[in-house]
Amino acid sequence: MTRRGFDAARCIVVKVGSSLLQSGPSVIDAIADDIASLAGQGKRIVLVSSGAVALGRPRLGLGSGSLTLEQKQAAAAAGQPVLVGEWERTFARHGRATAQALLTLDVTESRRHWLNARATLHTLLDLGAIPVVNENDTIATDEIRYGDNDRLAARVAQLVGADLLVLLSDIEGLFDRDPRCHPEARLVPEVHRIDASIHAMAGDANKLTGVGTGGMRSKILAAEIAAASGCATIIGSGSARTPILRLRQTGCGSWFHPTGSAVSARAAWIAGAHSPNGEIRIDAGAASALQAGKSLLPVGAIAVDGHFERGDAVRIIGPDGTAIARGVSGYDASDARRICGCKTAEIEALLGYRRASALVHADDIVLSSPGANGGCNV
Ligand SMILES: Nc1ncnc2c1ncn2[C@@H]1O[C@H](COP(=O)(O)OP(=O)(O)O)[C@@H](O)[C@H]1O
Ligand SMILES: N[C@@H](CCC(=O)OP(=O)(O)O)C(=O)O
Repeated sequence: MTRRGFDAARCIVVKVGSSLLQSGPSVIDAIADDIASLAGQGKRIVLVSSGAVALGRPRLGLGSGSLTLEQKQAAAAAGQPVLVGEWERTFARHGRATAQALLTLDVTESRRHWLNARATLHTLLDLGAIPVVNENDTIATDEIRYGDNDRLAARVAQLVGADLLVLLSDIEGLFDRDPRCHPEARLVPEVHRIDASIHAMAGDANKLTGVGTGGMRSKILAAEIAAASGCATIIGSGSARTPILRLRQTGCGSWFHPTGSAVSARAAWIAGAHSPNGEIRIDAGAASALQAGKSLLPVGAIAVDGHFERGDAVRIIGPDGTAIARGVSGYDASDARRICGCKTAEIEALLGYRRASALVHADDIVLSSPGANGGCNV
């Protein structure tokens, strides 16, 4: 039997752990073959690849013992070009360009960084490239580190609005107990809700090899983040034949069903923004476009009040003076004022650049009354 959620997924984030990156070219080639095949079917694929520290260690003569944070950062800096080179090499066989994106925790904290990262990744996907994401280990510190790339991958899934997160590891999925200590452990094929009993099954990384960092524990946390955003997660073995495509079959890997919806997670995020610093007043045509789930174009804006940066939350005021929505502005207040009421084609001439046709993108709007995309208290 095949998993419908797999076939229906339009945007997939694939995360590859350090242990796989070290397994040699045939494993990497097999993963790339599957990604190229899915991309060829029109699916949008973002790759989150670990392995910079593991690949950088031997280059700097760092042995297999434990490393200080600074040594890990140095190893990551030395290993990252090798890692990207490996992906570039293997995707070149399919005529696909790769593109490196190094992200940090604040990409999910700062709305401006969030918008920029999302726009870059979507543009790369529109252009047919495979984005290869890793944490920017040089500027990550103990306090702000993700700790592992499983959660980074879940954040990236939220960022790009993925509907499936594939975590490829050195193990076939979640077992009902740590298989290193319990040889009788059984694979858990499906998880509908991640509760305490699921967390209790998961142990740490494989301390024997010392390569992975998060273990099953961080994969469950990642699946939890993804599930709340309406994204399913599958954990499977990256060293199997056709490692990703085989996960369509119900007998393979562990499948975690989504619990929330992408819309409700996004709505909660926008609605939870600090008090909006500004307001955009719009005309009746724009108000009905918003009610229909469309973006706010500059042509429908009548006035812009207050001081806000690109990425800040703004109140959207309808023609009768009441707040009808909250949104994340795609432009700062002064630029928004300059393009207010103008046509999309005029933006570049007015500002000297054109970022997006929308003043506030539909994905970043939450209506005050439940409608096309959920509701919030504006
Ligand atoms: N309940 C469990 N089911 C499966 N694997 C588990 C479990 N508990 C702990 N593990 C360990 O988690 C490891 C995978 O995590 P990790 O080493 O961080 O991999 P990666 O480098 O792929 O992120 C497995 O090799 C296994 O040793
Ligand atoms: N940024 C680090 C990520 C380390 C990490 O999370 O590793 P893993 O547990 O194998 O996914 C690296 O590339 O080495």
